Amino acid sequence: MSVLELRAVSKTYLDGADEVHALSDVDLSVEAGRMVAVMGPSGSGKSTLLTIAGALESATAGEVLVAGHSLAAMSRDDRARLRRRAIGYVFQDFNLLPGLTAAENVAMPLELDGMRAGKARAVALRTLADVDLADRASRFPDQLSGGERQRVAIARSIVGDRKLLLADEPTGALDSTNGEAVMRLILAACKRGLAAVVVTHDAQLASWADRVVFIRDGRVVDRTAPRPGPDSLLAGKPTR
Ligand SMILES: Nc1ncnc2c1ncn2[C@@H]1O[C@H](COP(=O)(O)OP(=O)(O)OP(=O)(O)O)[C@@H](O)[C@H]1O
Repeated sequence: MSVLELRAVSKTYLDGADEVHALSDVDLSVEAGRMVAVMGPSGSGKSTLLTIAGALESATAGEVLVAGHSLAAMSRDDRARLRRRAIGYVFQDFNLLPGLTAAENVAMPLELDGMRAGKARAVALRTLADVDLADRASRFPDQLSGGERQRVAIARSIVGDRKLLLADEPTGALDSTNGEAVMRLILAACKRGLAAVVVTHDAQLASWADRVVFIRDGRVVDRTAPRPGPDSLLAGKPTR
């Protein structure tokens, strides 16, 4: 089943009297367990695609379905719950809360969703262990390296029962070693059943995805299906 489905989605922004067609007639479907990379020049609509897929903004035309539910047909509260519960976001600049420890940052979405603090902390610690940061749980973001911060952000985006991971240049601020580590974690999350959409400028990292979608001027211009699959990469042997 598709976790994310965009059907003929368009997004038009008004810039004074001008219309900016940030997305035009985009179709995209991402199944559970799959990673799709999105590439394209600056201003082509990549971030817009993620904000619409993540229900942070609404489409001007077309339909967006997450886990089979049409976003437009949902109440505002249901959309907010879906954002909190089912969708994880990762950004280039980590976006961790500086006054909270790594464990508290990861527990935050669970607590916002009503989970008791003790249980949320236990789940957060397990998820930090999944990203190999069990021993950093009590540190504050400014006591972590850039790569570690992004791994905390990944943990926060996959904690709980998430179905969709949306990442906007998640490796943009990292060196290649840390960037690869982050991509590996996203792939591992996909192996456990998440669907992921990852915007990247890096063709090498994009080649780790099940599919690469190229957009230009808000339109999907090409789709490729690189492989071999993630197994060799998870084993630490990138094949290209
Ligand atoms: N809130 C907004 N109001 C008006 N225009 C916008 C708004 N947000 C984005 N745009 C325009 O929509 C187009 C697509 O922007 P978007 O941020 O999606 O591009 P992008 O591919 O992510 O670019 P980059 O790689 O530089 O981050 C651009 O022309 C941008 O200027």
